[in-house]
Amino acid sequence: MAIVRNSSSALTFHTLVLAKSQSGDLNKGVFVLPVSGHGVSWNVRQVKSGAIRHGVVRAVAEVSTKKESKSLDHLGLDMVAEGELREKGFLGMRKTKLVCTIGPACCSSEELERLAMGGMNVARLNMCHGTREWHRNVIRRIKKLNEQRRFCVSVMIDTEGSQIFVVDHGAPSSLKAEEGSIWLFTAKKFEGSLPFTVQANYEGFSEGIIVGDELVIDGGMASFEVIEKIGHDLRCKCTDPGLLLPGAKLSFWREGVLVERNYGLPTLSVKDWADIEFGISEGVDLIAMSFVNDADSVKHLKNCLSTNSAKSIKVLAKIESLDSLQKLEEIAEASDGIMVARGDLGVEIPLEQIPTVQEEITHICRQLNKPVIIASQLLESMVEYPTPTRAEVADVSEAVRQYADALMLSGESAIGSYGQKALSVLQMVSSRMELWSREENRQSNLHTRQLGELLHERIAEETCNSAVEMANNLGVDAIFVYTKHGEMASLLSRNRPYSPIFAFTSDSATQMALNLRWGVTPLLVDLSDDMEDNISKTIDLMRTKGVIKAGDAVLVVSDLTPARASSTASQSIQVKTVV
Ligand SMILES: Nc1ncnc2c1ncn2[C@@H]1O[C@H](COP(=O)(O)OP(=O)(O)OP(=O)(O)O)[C@@H](O)[C@H]1O
Ligand SMILES: CC(=O)C(=O)O
Ligand SMILES: [K+]
Ligand SMILES: [Mg+2]
Repeated sequence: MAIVRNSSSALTFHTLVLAKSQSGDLNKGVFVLPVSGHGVSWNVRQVKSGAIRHGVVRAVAEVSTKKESKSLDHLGLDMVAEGELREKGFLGMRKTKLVCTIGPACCSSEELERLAMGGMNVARLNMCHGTREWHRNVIRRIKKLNEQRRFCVSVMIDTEGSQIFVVDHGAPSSLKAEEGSIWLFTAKKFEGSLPFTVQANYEGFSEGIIVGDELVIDGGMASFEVIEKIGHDLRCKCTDPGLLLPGAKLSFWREGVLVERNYGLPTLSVKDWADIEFGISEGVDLIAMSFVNDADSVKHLKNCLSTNSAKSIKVLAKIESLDSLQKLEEIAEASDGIMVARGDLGVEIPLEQIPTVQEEITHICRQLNKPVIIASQLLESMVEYPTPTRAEVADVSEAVRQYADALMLSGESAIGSYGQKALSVLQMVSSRMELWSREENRQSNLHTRQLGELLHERIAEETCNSAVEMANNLGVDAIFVYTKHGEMASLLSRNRPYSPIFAFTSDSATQMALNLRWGVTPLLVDLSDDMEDNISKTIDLMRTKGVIKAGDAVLVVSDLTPARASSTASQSIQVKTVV
């Protein structure tokens, strides 16, 4: 019985897989089958029906349901990954993904192309700014570049959300508040600008606030003491001088603790829903949800997306409030990924807590197998200057050392004069830290939490954990995975292997979502039902195109979902050496 069908002429099956530790009750539905081909391969087979006695290996007869595979002549590898691979080799491929916020400084086709060439994996559009027309043009430009220039840049919209900020502070740009100066904070609309008067965007902004509370601007830019409450208005004295910027965020503190208030504002406003509808119609890949406070709002959006046939759009929850921190796990579980939105988070928690909170969120996301983006002020000084500060480089390195999936540029790319340079700094710093982590053997084996509940989920998880351990021990050049929804690819990525992961999928939404996953290069290919055929054809194609060459060792993980209910599900690990 040949479970592993004949190898491609270009390949020999080379090494064996130690089908590891399927211990305890897992054995009940699984057995490990050594199969000889041109070498040895092991298949982990789960038998869906029929009792298998513990420890008894029984052959599974494979009824040939082989369909003619579609032509697999298109490699589906984006030109940036291909260029990087040719230039730097497998181990030189960057693992940490890069997100750029698109704004007026980088929105032309030429500028977007330069960012794509510079390694942008995801373009973020902040719906707080710009018109819908402007966003539409940017999205279409990116999609056109993807199509015509063989880029693979995913599009993410970021909702405005409900937050309290300054609409008018009496100056077109920044304004200094001097110590001891007296200001009126009001929600009343007024024409023009009044001296020492700050207009907030929401009339309930002063609810629950009492005389003596501290009003903090933008997480510490300037501070005031509330000295009088007149109706809904607040008269405040500046206690810590500093700058008031347009759109500055307001927070209130009492005896060093944030005054938490429930304004009753929905996580998604009417405008946000309209923006989401716009995003669906423009075919965006990801939605980042601002000011998420609980898991229910994430579930609600995901439900709405599936009833609007937009199920493939992934929802990322932004952690930028105290509430969201307190409910981190349930929010992460409900969402398809997390953004550590350090800008607004720093308004709600003391700044010195940001580093530990970031590490904690990153750790939890990896435990739960959700991608995590570290955002805001990574290279803030580069909005104005062509070199980063040493402290910024250290901050970026730390996020990479923590194995965050992605790093994000905000103003640096959106409005800065050195956006491309900032992107290249992220690129260089992450490559350097990844190399160091590898050399120092820091690819720490995460003490992984078992996620799957159903047997087939646990098998997938164990297979991926073992596959990465094996890939690292063998020092293979690359890991190939064949995946429909990206689950196997993400489980491999979660283990942060030394070698890059090439994820072959026939689902373009899966490809665009995998763009955010650490170390994964997603490839869009036509896959047939015959997994062995897919494997040999893709490897053959990669070899023909010169992407892999004789002597390269590839660890192949596949997840063969049965076409028929009576068939068997099977995950396999094989190591192939290109000849
Ligand atoms: N589409 C745009 N048009 C004009 N300016 C933009 C645009 N996108 C971003 N900017 C500018 O870049 C700066 C940083 O961008 P970003 O969107 O990251 O802001 P942010 O305040 O960190 O995000 P958020 O509002 O989600 O908290 C903004 O303050 C804004 O001035
Ligand atoms: C990115 C974002 O929303 C923030 O840092 O607040
Ligand atoms: K936003
Ligand atoms: Mg924010």
